[in-house]
Amino acid sequence: MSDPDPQQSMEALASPRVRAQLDEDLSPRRLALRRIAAANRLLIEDMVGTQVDPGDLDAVADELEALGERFRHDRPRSTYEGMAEAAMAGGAIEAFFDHSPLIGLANPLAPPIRIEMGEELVTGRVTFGAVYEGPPGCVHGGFVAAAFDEVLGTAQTYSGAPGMTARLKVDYRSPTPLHVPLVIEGRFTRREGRKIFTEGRILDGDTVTAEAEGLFVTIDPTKFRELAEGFDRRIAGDQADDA
Ligand SMILES: CCCCC/C=C\C/C=C\C/C=C\C/C=C\CCCC(=O)SCCNC(=O)CCNC(=O)[C@H](O)C(C)(C)COP(=O)(O)OP(=O)(O)OC[C@H]1O[C@@H](n2cnc3c(N)ncnc32)[C@H](O)[C@@H]1OP(=O)(O)O
Repeated sequence: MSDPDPQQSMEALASPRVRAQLDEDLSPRRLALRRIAAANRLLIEDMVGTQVDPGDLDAVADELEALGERFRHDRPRSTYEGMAEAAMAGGAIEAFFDHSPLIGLANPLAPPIRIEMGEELVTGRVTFGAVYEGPPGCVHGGFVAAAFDEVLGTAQTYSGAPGMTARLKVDYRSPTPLHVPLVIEGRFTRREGRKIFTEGRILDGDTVTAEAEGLFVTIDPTKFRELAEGFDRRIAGDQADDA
């Protein structure tokens, strides 16, 4: 199978249309992966601060270890694997978003943030649970920054030439609460050559809990492929070392 056009892959990643199709025509495999992730996410959330008797915890660990065996693979993997083939097979690149650590419905680590792309404004909606706790009852600052990276990363696609995060500045204005629906706004503000400027804020009702400015730098679409190839080489190297 021939390689996908990197430019096309990049455009698909930045496409509101692709985003809008995220939940349409889900294959049974994607549906099942989302379901597993949802169960897993709930398990992790419920496990934090559990009151289960210590004597029972070992039994739970046994069960989880046995279950884990079913998913074990022989080497580290990248969620981008298979994306090229999917793209060639007719635009199934949407599956890429399912694996995101911030928005991915098939990734139990994702809170997940739900993204809406408006005319000029990107809106992320999220409720962070106990697993994201930093200060008591509040979201860990690193996850606040990660949420901005995702939402501003989406807003930068309005530049028409998206790239990678070069700099992210976060002002933490007031503690960001757990267990509360939050709104994360992101805007593309201007472009200077390859530099793309964005800004955003997190709202708990009317309260701004954090503000951010993100600088993204347009990358040559082939860089995407180079990153994937670099990963493949590292893995191949590790396997040779293990042999
Ligand atoms: C999840 C997808 C990730 C891939 C994204 C790719 C495409 C996006 C497409 C669709 C996106 C859809 C959804 C996205 C959702 C989330 C996005 C998350 C994105 C990330 O989470 S991504 C991970 C963290 N990210 C990195 O891992 C980057 C590591 N880094 C590098 O790979 C290089 O550093 C790079 C490429 C950034 C630049 O390198 P380079 O060699 O191409 O360019 P160069 O250095 O010449 O800079 C050119 C001009 O930017 C100025 N400049 C550069 N850096 C600056 C800084 N820090 N502060 C102030 N100005 C800076 C220079 O001063 C110069 O300015 P001037 O032209 O005025 O002199």
